[in-house]
Parts: sequence; C-alpha cells; structure tokens
Amino acid sequence: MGGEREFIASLLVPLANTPAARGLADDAAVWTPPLGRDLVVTHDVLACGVHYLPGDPPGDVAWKLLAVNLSDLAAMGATPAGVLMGLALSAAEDGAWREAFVAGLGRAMTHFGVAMWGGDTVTGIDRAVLGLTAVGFVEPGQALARSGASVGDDLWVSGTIGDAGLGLAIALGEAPGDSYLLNRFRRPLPRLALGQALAGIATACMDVSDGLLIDADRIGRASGVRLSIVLADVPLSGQALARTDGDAGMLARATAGDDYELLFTAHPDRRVDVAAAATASRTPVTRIGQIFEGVGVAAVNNAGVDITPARLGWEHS
Ligand SMILES: Nc1ncnc2c1ncn2[C@@H]1O[C@H](COP(=O)(O)OP(=O)(O)OP(=O)(O)O)[C@@H](O)[C@H]1O
Ligand SMILES: Cc1ncc(C[n+]2csc(CCOP(=O)(O)O)c2C)c(N)n1
Ligand SMILES: [Mg+2]
Ligand SMILES: [Mg+2]
Ligand SMILES: [Mg+2]
Repeated sequence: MGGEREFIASLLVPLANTPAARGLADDAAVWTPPLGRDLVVTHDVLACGVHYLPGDPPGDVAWKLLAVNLSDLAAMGATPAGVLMGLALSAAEDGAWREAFVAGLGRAMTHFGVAMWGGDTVTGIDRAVLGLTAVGFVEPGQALARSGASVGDDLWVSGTIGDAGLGLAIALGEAPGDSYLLNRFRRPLPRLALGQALAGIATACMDVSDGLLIDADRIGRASGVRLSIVLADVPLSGQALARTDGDAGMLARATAGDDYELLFTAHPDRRVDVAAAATASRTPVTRIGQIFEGVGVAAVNNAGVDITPARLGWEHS
C-alpha cells in the first residue's frame, strides 16, 4: 500500500463518482444545491478508543462514522446529499484497514444514497480520529429544532433504547455475546425517513447520542419546559429486556447513549399524524412521557417517584 496519493487515487476517487466531487482532482467540491431548499450541515468526530474500539471491524467503523452524522440530519428532518471526510490516521490503520474501511464506507454511502465530495487525510498521530461533515437539505423553513416543545405536548422516541450501551459492554468483553446488541453499537441506523416525515408534526426533535435522559434534558432546556419520562414506557428490545432489572437497569439503558434514535415532541391532537409518519417511514415510535412546566428532564418510576439520576448520560470533559 502506497502513501496518501495512492490511497486517494485507488480507494477514495472511486467513491467520489459524482460531478460535485470533480474526481477529487480540484481543491474543493462544487455542488449545485436543489433550488430554494435550506441547506442543513453537521459534523461529528469518531475517535479510536473513545467512540469505537481498535478491534472493531473497519467497515463497521466507516458505517458508524456516516450513520452518526446522518442521524443529526435526521434529527433536523433533512434529506442527505453529500459528505466530506477528514481522516487522521495512526500506524495501526494500515493498508488492509484502509481498504476494509473504504469498502464499508462505499456500502454505507450506497445504502443511504449520499455522495462523497472530498475531505482530507493526515497520518502520524497516535490514535485515529475520523471526522465527517454531512450536508443535506429541507423544504424552506421546515428544519426541525430542539426548542419548540410546549407544555402539554407528548414525548415520543423511535425504536428501542439502550441496545448500543449493552453492545459496547459486549465489545469490551464485559457481557455475554449477542450479535443484535453488538450490531446496534457498531452499525446504528439513522432515522432519516422518520425525521423527514415529522416535518410540520413534531414541535421539537433531536437524535439520542449521549443518552435518552441527557438528550431529553437538552430539549427541555432549549424549549424552557420539563420533559417527564415514564421509565417503564421506554421501549427496550427483547434482548435488552432480558438484561435489564428494575429501576437501576432502566436508568442504565436510559443513560448509555449511542442509540441514534429520534426523540421528539408533538401536540396530543397530532397522535394520528405521528402514527401515520411512523407507518410511512416504517419506524416504530413509542410515547414515553409528557411535557410540563419547569426546565430539563425528570425520570419517573412505576410508583410515580422521580428517580432522575445525577448523571444523565455521556459528556466529554
Ligand atoms: N467544536 C465545535 N465547533 C463548533 N460547533 C460545535 C463544536 N462542537 C459542537 N458544536 C455545536 O454545538 C451543538 C451541540 O453539539 P453536540 O455535539 O452536543 O450535538 P450532536 O452532534 O447532536 O451530539 P453528538 O456529538 O453527541 O452526536 C451543535 O450545534 C454543534 O454543531
Ligand atoms: C470505546 C467506546 N467507549 C465508550 C463509548 C460510549 N460513548 C462514547 S462518546 C458517546 C456519546 C456520543 O459521542 P459524541 O458526543 O462524541 O458524538 C458515547 C455514548 C463508545 N461509543 N465507545
Ligand atoms: Mg456532535
Ligand atoms: Mg445530535
Ligand atoms: Mg455528544
């Protein structure tokens, strides 16, 4: 395997077969956005040892790098268009790793229908740091926000919560294996179709990356309301349910993060519309609470007792 030039020419140029990328032959991409749409732009970083493990399959690391960014576009109700990727690699990401990474990235890009527009590659650091910028678009003025939740709204979440946290424990060798849970950690599925279907229905929306409780707290703070979550109503997969005991178990699921599900609010009069959006996007949604006066989040157990923990989820120091 040659150097940077050969890596770009042999592995990345084939991924960039879209006019905007100009064959990665110019200094930047030139993209003609869909007329009249609002552009939605996001960037997230995955660091080896922080977001994934050195032994994770490189193709899955690529999937996750794209998926976590598309999840932020989903949270805004956007349709993805293209990506720019920044790779800072260590000696551990050798030729075989790079080939497997790019192969996985190509499969992920095809799956989600996004184009590679360019990026940058550097080597010589101790641990890999992988950044990706995703660009999408929405109908003018239709981008969702964290700030629109009102007192009386319902609180909803897509899919199931806590699977990825259990998958991480499995990847770390701390829990017995389960391919479904491991896959939920390594290959999250951004809820793009649901996000798009929620335009005009959700009053606030975000994706759950750091943990259900901490991200609910963010909607609460952004909206100036209190999100009350009935822990027993938080949807768990069968696999997670089998590994979850009591209030402490539910709190562990609700603070683990890496879910990449959508958390959103809507007026109770829109329950039929939320159900229709879920059906149209083939995405399960569950009502997990209500919005009250106050600020932030409260987690309530079966006895109606507020058991909100001090630590709500993942935060970088
Ligand atoms: N280094 C940075 N430079 C500029 N803006 C940033 C930076 N880090 C975060 N932000 C911005 O701050 C806001 C919150 O970022 P945060 O990373 O918490 O959200 P997120 O990407 O949805 O969550 P996560 O990173 O857990 O997936 C976003 O609007 C983001 O663009
Ligand atoms: C090896 C390993 N250890 C721990 C975790 C858990 N984790 C790390 S960052 C984060 C929040 C989302 O990231 P960010 O806020 O940076 O976008 C979570 C839940 C992991 N994924 N991999
Ligand atoms: Mg981020
Ligand atoms: Mg987000
Ligand atoms: Mg975060």
